[in-house]
Amino acid sequence: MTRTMDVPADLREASAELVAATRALMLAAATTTADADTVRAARATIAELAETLGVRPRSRVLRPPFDGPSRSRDTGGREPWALFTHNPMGIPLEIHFGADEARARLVANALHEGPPDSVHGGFSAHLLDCMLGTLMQARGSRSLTASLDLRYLRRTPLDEPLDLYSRIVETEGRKTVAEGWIECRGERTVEARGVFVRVEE
Ligand SMILES: CCCCCCCCCCCCCCCC(=O)SCCNC(=O)CCNC(=O)[C@H](O)C(C)(C)COP(=O)(O)OP(=O)(O)OC[C@H]1O[C@@H](n2cnc3c(N)ncnc32)[C@H](O)[C@@H]1OP(=O)(O)O
Repeated sequence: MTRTMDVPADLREASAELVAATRALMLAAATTTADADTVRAARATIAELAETLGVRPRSRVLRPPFDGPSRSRDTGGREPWALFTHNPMGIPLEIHFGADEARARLVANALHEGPPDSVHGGFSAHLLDCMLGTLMQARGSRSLTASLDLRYLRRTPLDEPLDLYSRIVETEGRKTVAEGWIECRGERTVEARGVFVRVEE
C-alpha cells in the first residue's frame, strides 16, 4: 500500500489531474461519434500512454489518509472531502460533513447508466455505501459495512443534480446503524440502511 502522503505533493497533484482527465477520456471513449479512423488513432495513442504509465506500476491505488474525512468534518462542512481523487473507477464525490450527517451533490453521466437514462442500481449502492462508510470514517470509527439494505423507490436520472445524504441512526457496542438516501428535485429515489461493525486497527 502506498499512502498519498508517501509521494511528493507535486506528484500527488499531477496524479489527481491525470485521474480527472482519465475520467473525461472514459466518458468521451464511451460516447464518441467520431469516425472509425479517428477512433483507431485514439486507441493507438491510449495504448502508448498505458505503456508509458505502466512501466513501474504500484500494486494498489494511492491510499488517502484515514483521518482525511475527520479533518474535513472538523471544518464544520466548509472544506469537503473528495473521494476517489486517485482512482478513475470511483465516482468522484465531494462530501460535506456535519457532526453525525453528511451530504454531497453529483451529476451522474452516461457511464453510470443502468435502466435507460437512469443510474445503475449497483452504482447507487456504491454511492450510498460511500456516503455511509465515509461518515463512519469522519467520526473516527474504523468500521466495515456488515450489511447494506437498499430500497429503489423510483428511477434516479442521469445528467441532473442528485443530492446524497447520510446520517447516523444509533450505535451499540461495535455496531452502528446508519442510513442514507439519494434525492432528485427533492424526491427520494433510493434509500439505504447499513450496519457497520468496528474492527481492530
Ligand atoms: C483489519 C482490517 C482493518 C481495516 C481498517 C478499516 C478502515 C476503514 C477504512 C474505510 C474503508 C471504506 C469502507 C467503505 C465500506 C466498505 O466498502 S466495507 C467493505 C465491505 N464489507 C466487508 O468487506 C466486511 C466483511 N465482513 C467482515 O469483515 C466481518 O463479517 C465483520 C462485518 C467485520 C464482522 O465480523 P466480526 O468482527 O467477526 O464481528 P462479529 O463478532 O461476528 O459481530 C460483531 C457484532 O456485529 C454484528 N454483526 C455482524 N455482522 C452483521 C450483519 N451483517 N448485520 C448485522 N449485525 C452484524 C454481530 O451480531 C455482533 O453483534 P453483537 O453480538 O456484538 O451485538
